[in-house]
Amino acid sequence: MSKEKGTLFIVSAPSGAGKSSLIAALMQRFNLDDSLRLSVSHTTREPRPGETNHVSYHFVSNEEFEALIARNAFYEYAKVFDHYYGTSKEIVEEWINDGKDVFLDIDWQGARLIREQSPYAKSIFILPPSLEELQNRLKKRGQDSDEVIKKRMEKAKREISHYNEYDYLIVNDVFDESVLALRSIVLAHRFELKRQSNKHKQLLDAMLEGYSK
Ligand SMILES: Nc1nc2c(ncn2[C@@H]2O[C@H](COP(=O)(O)OP(=O)(O)O)[C@@H](O)[C@H]2O)c(=O)[nH]1
Ligand SMILES: Nc1ncnc2c1ncn2[C@@H]1O[C@H](COP(=O)(O)OP(=O)(O)O)[C@@H](O)[C@H]1O
Repeated sequence: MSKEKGTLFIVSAPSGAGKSSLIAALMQRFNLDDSLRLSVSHTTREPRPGETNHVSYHFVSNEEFEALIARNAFYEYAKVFDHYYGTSKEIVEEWINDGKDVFLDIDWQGARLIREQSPYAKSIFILPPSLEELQNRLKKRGQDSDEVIKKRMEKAKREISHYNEYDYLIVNDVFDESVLALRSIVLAHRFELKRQSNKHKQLLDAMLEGYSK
């Protein structure tokens, strides 16, 4: 029997809403069975203090990124904040075929492209409780200059305007509650897949037959 494929979970949010922290917490707290993976994107933006190459992102030059585009290496790519960002095709496909659930931390443009190519992907939008709180979080993160924060706040409204293209919405107010909400979405989707699978159906049919006797 062929292995059941994993699911692609797209997570988008305005910068600073908390998507990286939420996905990281999900991985730390709920990946005991090694069933979750986070795709590491390529980007042409500069690393922030504390970011490690090949862990946070694969940091590459414009020329390298364009060579990867030419080689058709990306599942999707987009320009965000004047830099290229892209999802590597090979590794994501390998994980999905291996039955892993794969998280993509990508913007609304990438989400649209993935939905077109993978109709079974599930998409989740993370909202901050308010724009004021979003700005506070960007400031508290302490990794961007005032000018960059201003730019990110301007872009936030545009990103938020796409929230209704997503399957699920999480307002990231209390952090631990949001991690559990993310976890519930993964579990609910796994259950749905199992329910649809033939093996599960046979089990349920057998049980119901027992009841009717
Ligand atoms: N389309 C696309 N967007 C990406 C990719 N990787 C990251 N992004 C998005 O690019 C935006 C900027 O990311 P980043 O510079 O890390 O800033 P942060 O969101 O403040 O952490 C975010 O909306 C990310 O979700 C990718 O591979 N493809
Ligand atoms: N629910 C929350 N309450 C308070 N601070 C949060 C919450 N979620 C995330 N943060 C903080 O907000 C900042 C931005 O989070 P981050 O995960 O980097 O956002 P994103 O990946 O969406 O840009 C970080 O300093 C993070 O610790």
